Amino acid sequence: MNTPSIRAVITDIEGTTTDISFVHKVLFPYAHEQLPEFVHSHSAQPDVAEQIAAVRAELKTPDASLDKVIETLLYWIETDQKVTPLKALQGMIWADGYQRGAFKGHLYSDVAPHLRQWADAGKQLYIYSSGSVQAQKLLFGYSTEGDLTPLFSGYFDTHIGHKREALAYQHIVSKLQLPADEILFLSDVVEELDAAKQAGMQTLQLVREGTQAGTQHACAASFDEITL
Ligand SMILES: CSCCC(=O)C(=O)COP(=O)(O)O
Ligand SMILES: [Mg+2]
Repeated sequence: MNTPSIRAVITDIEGTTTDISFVHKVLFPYAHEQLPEFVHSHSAQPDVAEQIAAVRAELKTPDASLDKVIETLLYWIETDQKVTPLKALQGMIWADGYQRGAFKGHLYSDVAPHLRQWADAGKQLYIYSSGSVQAQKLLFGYSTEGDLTPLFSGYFDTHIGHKREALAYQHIVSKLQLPADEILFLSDVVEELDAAKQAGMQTLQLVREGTQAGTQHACAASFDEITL
């Protein structure tokens, strides 16, 4: 594929830079196991208390017990719901796992060389994931390819909006202060690519093993096939 005048690349994580099974078989189970004790023992910490309040707000039950909050969070993990307070708490819990070497952030072997090459060529690199900004920095900071965070110009999570909604990509375009068609969004999920395209971005679907190719988006089996 040849995509002229791309000045910024925004990449999704799960299914694009990173094996889905790392997220679903390593990260989510770790968070599920650690969450009850983490929430109980840190409930007075301001950033955790803020997330607990946000769960109660989602439940529309301001006096929901801590056990009900935890039960809700575990259910959201089991059903892979991209709810902002869950994502914030997961990031806090994963920090400990990365820091004590329980796991490293998985990256496909084609990803780091191309991110380095694009950054060297002056392209701005961003991540947009449902995982919190903290979780994104951890995955790329403690990755199988070393610390790649110096390559990135910024990070976006659900605070900017949901990944299947065009408005989120419009907000990102405003933040980047670039013409939308000079921004390339990479993802495995067609609905996310559709939303980015609606906002005027160029799009490319990563069709990793097990991903169904969409129709109207350019596609590549790996970053090796992407030419900027
Ligand atoms: C940032 S690593 C954890 C990824 C995560 O929590 C998730 O829900 C995956 O979201 P994505 O938008 O990268 O598909
Ligand atoms: Mg994805």
